[in-house]
Amino acid sequence: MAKINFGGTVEDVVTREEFPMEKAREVLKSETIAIIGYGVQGPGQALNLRDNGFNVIIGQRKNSKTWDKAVADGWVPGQTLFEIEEAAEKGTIIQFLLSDAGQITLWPTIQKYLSPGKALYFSHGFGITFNEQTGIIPPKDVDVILVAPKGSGTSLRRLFLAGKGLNSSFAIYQDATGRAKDRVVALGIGVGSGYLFETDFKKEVYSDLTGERGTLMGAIQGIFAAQYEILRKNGHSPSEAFNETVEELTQSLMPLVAENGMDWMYANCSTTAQRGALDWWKKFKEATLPVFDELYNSVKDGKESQRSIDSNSQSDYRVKLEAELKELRESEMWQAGAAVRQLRPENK
Ligand SMILES: NC(=O)C1=CN([C@@H]2O[C@H](COP(=O)(O)OP(=O)(O)OC[C@H]3O[C@@H](n4cnc5c(N)ncnc54)[C@H](O)[C@@H]3O)[C@@H](O)[C@H]2O)C=CC1
Ligand SMILES: CC(=O)[C@](C)(O)C(=O)O
Ligand SMILES: [Mg+2]
Ligand SMILES: [Mg+2]
Repeated sequence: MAKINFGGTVEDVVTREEFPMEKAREVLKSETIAIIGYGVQGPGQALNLRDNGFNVIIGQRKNSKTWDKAVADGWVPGQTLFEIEEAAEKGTIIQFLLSDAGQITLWPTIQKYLSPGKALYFSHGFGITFNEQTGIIPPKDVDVILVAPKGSGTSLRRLFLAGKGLNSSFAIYQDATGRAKDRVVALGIGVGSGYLFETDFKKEVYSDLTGERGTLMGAIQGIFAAQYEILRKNGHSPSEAFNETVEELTQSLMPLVAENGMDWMYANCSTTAQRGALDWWKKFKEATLPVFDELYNSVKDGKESQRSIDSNSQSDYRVKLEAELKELRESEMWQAGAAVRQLRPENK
C-alpha cells in the first residue's frame, strides 16, 4: 500500500507499483473467474482480465443478444462461454455483473454454486447493502468482495487499450478464506484499474448512487438544460447556446481540469472569466447544497435503491428507459449538439 496525502488526509492506496500484474497473476493462478453478466461492466472487465492473462469464463443466457456479443468478442461456447449455471459451477470467483435488479432475480440460482472457499464479487455495494430489499445474503463460508471501477465499463476497456486505467474502489464484506484481500486487490489490478482505494460496501453504494444522480449524470444535465433554456429564452441561437453550455466545456475546459485542476483551467481563461467564475461558483454551491443533501438522504433511506429496483425489475424496463433517453436525445439542446458534433473538423 502507498500512503498518499489527499488534501490533508493520508490514505492507503494500491498502485500498480505495489501490486504488479505478475503478482496479481500469481495470486489468481489457480482461480477460474466466472463473469456473470455481459452488459457494460462485464465486457470491460472480462476482456481486460483475458488480455492480462487470467483464466476467465463468461456465463450468459443462450440465445440472447449478450450471448452473441460475447461470441463476437471471441468467447468460445463450451470453452470460455457457458450458460449462467454452468459458468457459476465452474467459477471459483463469481463476478456478479448482472444489472442490480437482475442480480435479485438470479440470486437464488447463483447462490446454489457458492460452495465453501469460493468468492462472490460485485462491482457495486447495492445488492449487499440493501439486502432487505434485494434478498442477497451470501453464505458465511465464501469471500464477498467488491471492485467498483469509477467509470463506465466502456471507458474501462478503452482506457486499458490506450495503456491507461480507471481508478476503482475495493471492499471486503466477508473474508472466509483469509485470502479475500489478496483476491480483491489482484482482481482490481487485473480488470485494469488505475489505482485502488479502499471503501466498504455501504460507502461505495451511498457515494455511487449520489454521484450518478448528482454531478456525474443527473445534476450536470440539469444545469446544462437550465443555462441552455435561459440563453434561448433571451434570443441566443441554438449554436451559441449549445456551444456556451456544453461544447466548450467538453472540448476545451474539462480536459484542462482533468489535466491540472480547476484553478489551472481558470488561469487559462480570460481574467474577465476568472473574476466572474470566482464570484458566482459559491452562489451555485449554495443553491444546490440543499438538493445534494436531499439526494444523499434519499439514498441513505433506501428510497433510491427501492426506486431503482421497482423500475428496473419490470419486464419493459429497457423500453421505458430508452423512451426517456430518446426524449433527451430529441430535445432541442441535444439535437443542436448532434449538429455541432458533426461540424467538428475531425468529423467533417
Ligand atoms: N455500467 C457501468 O459502467 C457500471 C456498472 N457498475 C455495476 O456493475 C454491475 C453491472 O452493471 P452493468 O454492466 O451496467 O449492467 P447492465 O444493466 O448492463 O446489465 C448487465 C446484464 O444483466 C442482464 N440482466 C438484466 N436484468 C436481468 C435479469 N432479470 N435476468 C438476467 N439477466 C439480466 C442484462 O441483460 C445485461 O446483459 C452493476 O452492479 C452495476 O451497478 C459499476 C460501475 C459502472
Ligand atoms: C459508470 C458509473 O460509475 C455509474 C454511473 O455509477 C454506473 O454506471 O452505475
Ligand atoms: Mg459509479
Ligand atoms: Mg453506479
